[in-house]
Amino acid sequence: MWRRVASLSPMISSSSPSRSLARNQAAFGLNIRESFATEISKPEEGAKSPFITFVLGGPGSGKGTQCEKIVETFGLTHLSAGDLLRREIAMHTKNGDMILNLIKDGKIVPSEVTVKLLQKELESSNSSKFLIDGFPRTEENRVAFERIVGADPDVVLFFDCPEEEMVKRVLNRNQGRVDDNITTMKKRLKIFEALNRPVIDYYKNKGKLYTINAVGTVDDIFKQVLPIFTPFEEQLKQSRHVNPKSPLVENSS
Ligand SMILES: Nc1ncnc2c1ncn2[C@@H]1O[C@H](COP(=O)(O)OP(=O)(O)O)[C@@H](O)[C@H]1O
Ligand SMILES: O=c1ccn([C@@H]2O[C@H](COP(=O)(O)OP(=O)(O)O)[C@@H](O)[C@H]2O)c(=O)[nH]1
Ligand SMILES: [Mg+2]
Repeated sequence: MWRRVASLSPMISSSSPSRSLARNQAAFGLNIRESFATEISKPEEGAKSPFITFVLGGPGSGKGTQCEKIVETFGLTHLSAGDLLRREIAMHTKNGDMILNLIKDGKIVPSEVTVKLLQKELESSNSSKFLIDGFPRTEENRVAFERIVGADPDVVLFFDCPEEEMVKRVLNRNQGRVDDNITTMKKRLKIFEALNRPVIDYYKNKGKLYTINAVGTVDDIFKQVLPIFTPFEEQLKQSRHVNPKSPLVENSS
């Protein structure tokens, strides 16, 4: 289980960059353990940094659809930020009504709410490789994740799709979503351009962005996704939760 052990230590709860690094190291069982040995519970033997992929793209660009294929092939654990938020609505949690109103209006839920939901999933999962779908949606989201979770993505996928195509797909999605209507969709596209583009640019500048042409059949698009994970083959193989059908699993014969 990957856990942010540093959350147990009040001494390293500040958000300053050096402490954030300390927290990050602690989360992955690195050398900070020695200095704070009394505050931090012993991390699991061999705890390592999780492999994180952020999946970006406008509404209807095919993020969720491609995530399903990535999960099937590489066994990553899929965390859809939108699904986690919709679960809050369905469960009538204290933030449920607020989230519903924001989603209906195509707006972005406060970072703290989304990041905490993601953090809970990451910390309680037995997996060590994750696909975080539809997040971060804003620079503020990105910074909050770094600060609260203390981890960086290894890969950032961007499904690049023309607006016309996204509108067509969303209006045909047929999943009964409150935001799949033309009025909300227009707002979402504006918000995507204004707030998500800077995140895409940030990862482009960091050399972590992989842009995929999201027009074509689902399989054609996935053909572009496959080779992106090849350089990470070793890391992905080592995970305990690789799908047995994955081409990355070593043949035991
Ligand atoms: N390559 C594609 N061509 C046509 N329709 C697609 C394609 N990929 C996904 N879809 C459909 O478009 C809609 C939006 O896809 P989805 O994966 O939910 O996108 P996102 O998660 O980015 O909003 C869904 O109804 C899905 O079945
Ligand atoms: O990190 C996130 C992810 C989603 N949302 C909200 O949830 C909606 C639906 O997101 P989802 O990723 O499910 O939509 P998709 O892009 O897949 O259509 C968004 O428009 C936002 O209102 C959000 O506020 N923060
Ligand atoms: Mg989606």
